[in-house]
Amino acid sequence: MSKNSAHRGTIRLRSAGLGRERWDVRPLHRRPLLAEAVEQELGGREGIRRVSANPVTGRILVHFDAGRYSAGQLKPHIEQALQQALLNALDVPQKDGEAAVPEWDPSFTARTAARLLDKDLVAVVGQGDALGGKLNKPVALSSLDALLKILSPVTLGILVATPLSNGFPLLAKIGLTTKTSQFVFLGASFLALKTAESYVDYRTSIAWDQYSQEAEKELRAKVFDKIQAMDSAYLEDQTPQKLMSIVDGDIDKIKEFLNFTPRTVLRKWLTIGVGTGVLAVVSPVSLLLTLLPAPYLYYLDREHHKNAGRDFGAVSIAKGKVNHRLSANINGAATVKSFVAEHREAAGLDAETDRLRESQAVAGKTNAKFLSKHVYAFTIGICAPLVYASHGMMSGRFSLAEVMVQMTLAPIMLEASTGMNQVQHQYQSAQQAARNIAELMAVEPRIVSGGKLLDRATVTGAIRFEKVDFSYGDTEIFRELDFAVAANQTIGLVGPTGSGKSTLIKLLQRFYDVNSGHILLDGHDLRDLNLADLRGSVGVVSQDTFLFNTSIYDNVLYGRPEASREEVMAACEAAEMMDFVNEQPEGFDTVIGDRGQKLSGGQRQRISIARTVLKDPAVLILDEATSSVDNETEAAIQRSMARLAEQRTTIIIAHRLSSVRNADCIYFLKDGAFHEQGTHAELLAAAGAYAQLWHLQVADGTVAVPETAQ
Ligand SMILES: Nc1ncnc2c1ncn2[C@@H]1O[C@H](COP(=O)(O)OP(=O)(O)OP(=O)(O)O)[C@@H](O)[C@H]1O
Repeated sequence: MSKNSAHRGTIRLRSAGLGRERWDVRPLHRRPLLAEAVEQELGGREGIRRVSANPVTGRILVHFDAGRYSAGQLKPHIEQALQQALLNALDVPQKDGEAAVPEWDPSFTARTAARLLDKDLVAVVGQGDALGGKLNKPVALSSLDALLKILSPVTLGILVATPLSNGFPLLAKIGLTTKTSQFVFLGASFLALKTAESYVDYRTSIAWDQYSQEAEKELRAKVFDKIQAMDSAYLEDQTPQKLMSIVDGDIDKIKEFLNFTPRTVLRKWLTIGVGTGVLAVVSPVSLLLTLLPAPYLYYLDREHHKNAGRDFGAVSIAKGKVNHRLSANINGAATVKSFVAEHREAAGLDAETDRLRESQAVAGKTNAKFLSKHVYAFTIGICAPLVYASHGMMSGRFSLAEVMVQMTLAPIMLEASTGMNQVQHQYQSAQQAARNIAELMAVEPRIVSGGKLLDRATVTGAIRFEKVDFSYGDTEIFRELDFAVAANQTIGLVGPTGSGKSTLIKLLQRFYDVNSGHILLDGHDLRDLNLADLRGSVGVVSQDTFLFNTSIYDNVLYGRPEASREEVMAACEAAEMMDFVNEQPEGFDTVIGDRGQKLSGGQRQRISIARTVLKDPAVLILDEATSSVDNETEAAIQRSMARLAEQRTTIIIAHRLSSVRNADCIYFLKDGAFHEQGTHAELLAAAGAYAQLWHLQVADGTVAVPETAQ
C-alpha cells in the first residue's frame, strides 16, 4: 500500500457552494490549537476571505473569491497550511527563504500531529529534567508490582494443583523431591509473594502520589507566578473563572493523569506481556482464546464511553443549574426575602432538581446496561480458554498445574486488555488541560520591570505627563496629554464618568504603558524604573477596597508586612479606626469575612486608609475613596486622609466635589483632555463646567458646605 493511499481521506471535500467549501480535515479533530493555527495560515492566502476551523467536528469552512479558485482547488492550500502550522508549532527550523515542506506528506502530518499532542503535555509536565528523572522510582516500583500481581495467582494455581500432580521436575532439581516439600515451598513462596506484593503496592502508590503531587506543586507555582506577572490588559480580558479553572481544574486533571494513567498502562502492558509469554509456552491456543474477546470488550467499552459521556454530560449540566440556583439563592437571600419570592424560588429549584433526577436516572440506566453486558461478555469470554484447558486435561494434553495456570491467567489478562478507553479518555483530558496551561504560559507579559532602582525613602513624588497618547485597543483615551504635579502638592481630578480619570491612575502605576509620550516620576520615565520600586512609591485608596478574609490586624499589616505592632497601631489611629475596632468582639483579631463583608463600607475604607498609611507612599491616590459613605463618615475619613496627604503628593479623584475643594489645583477632565484647571475659587469664578457641577451638587445636597464656601 502506498503512503498516500494509507492516508486517503485525511483531507476530503465535504460540500461546496459558490465561493465556499467545507472540508473534512482529520488532523484538526480535537486539536483546537492546530485548528486556530491552520485558520491563520490559510486565512493569509490570496483569494481566501474567511476560514473557520472546527476542532470538534474536524472540519474547515473556507470562504474565497469564486473567480480565484474553482471547485476542489483548495486542497493543496489546506495541505500546505496544515503542514506549515505543524512545523511552526514544533519549531522546526526552516531553510533560508525555502518553504519548510514543499510537498504534502500525509504520514508526516500524522506523525507530527502525534508529536504535537505530546509536546504540550511534555512541555507542561516535563518542566525540564527534574520531574522526568523522578519518574524512575515509580516506574520501577510499578513494574515490580505488576510482576508480583501476576506471579502470585499463578503460584497459587500451581500450589492448588500440587496434591493431584506427579510433582514438579523443576522443583525436584532444587532438592524438593517430595510432594509435601514442594507444597510447603509453593505455599511459602505464595505467602512471600503476597507479602511483597502488598508492600510494593503500598510503596508504588506512595511513589506515584509523590511524583504527581510534586508535579502539581511545581506546576501550580509556575502558573501562579505567570498570572502574577501578567499585565492588567491581559487579566482584564480574562474572567476570574477561566483563570481559576486553569489554576485549579486543569492542574488537578494533570495531577490525576500523572498519578493513575502511567501506572495503569504499565500494569496492563506488563500483565499482557508476561501473561502472553507464559501462556505462549503452556498453550498458544489458550492464549488466542484468552485474547479473543478483547476486541469485543474494547468495542463495548468505547460505546459505553460515548453514551456515558453524553448522559453524564447532561447530569453535569443539570447539576450545574441546580447549584447555580442554590448559590444565587444563598447569595441573594436578602433580595429573595424582600420580594417575598421564597415560594417562586422553591418551585424553580424543584423543577431543576426534577430534571437532575431524570438525567441521573438515564445515566444510571446506561451504566447498569453496560455493566451487565460487560460482565456477561467477560464471563463468556473466559469460559472458552477454561473449557479448552479442562478438555485438554481430560484428553491428557495438560497437567492440572497447566490447567491452573491457564485458569488464573485468563481472567487477569482479559481484565488487563480492557479499560483502555478510560486511559485514552484520561490522556485526552490531560492533554486539553496541558494545552490550556501551555497557552497561558506562552503569553508574554507586556509590562516588564525597568532596571533603575528608586530609593523609596527619598522619592519626592513629582509627577509629569508629557504628550501622553493612550488607547485601549482602538478606543483612544488620551491624546498628547500634558500635566504636572509638584512634589507634595494635592490635586483634584474631576469630570464626567468615562472621562479617563481612573485610566490616568492606572498609567501612573504602570498597569498599562502609554502608546507614546512619557510619564515621569521624580524625573525618571516609569518604563525605566524597577516596577516594585515604582508601585511601592504609589499608594491607592479606592472605592473598591479589596480586603482579605483574615483579621483586621493582618489586613492593615498587608501595607508593610515588616512593620512593628506600634507602627500598625499608629496607622490605625491616623485612620481613626480605633473606636470601631474596640467595638468588635475580638478587637484587632476579628476576622472580617470574604472581602471584608462583615464590616460597613466606611469601616472597610478606614482599614484601607490605615493600610496605605502604613505603606507610607510618596504618591497617594484617593480614587472615589469616600463615595459610598454618608457625609458624616466622609468628614471623618477626610480628616484621616488629610493627615495622610501631608508631606506627600496626592491625587484625589471624586465625583463629590467637596472632596477636592481644598486641593492646590483641580483639573476638570472631559473626553480625555483637561477642559478647566485651577483652585476651587478660581474655577467657581470662571463659571464653567466645574462651577455648574458644584452649584448642582450644593442644590441637591450632595455636598454640604458653609455659605461662605460657595
Ligand atoms: N480595560 C479597559 N478596556 C477597554 N476600555 C476601557 C477599559 N477600562 C476603561 N475603559 C474605557 O475607557 C474610558 C475611560 O474609563 P475610566 O475608567 O478611566 O473613566 P473614569 O473617568 O474613571 O470613569 P468613572 O468616573 O465612571 O470611574 C471609558 O470609556 C471606559 O469604558
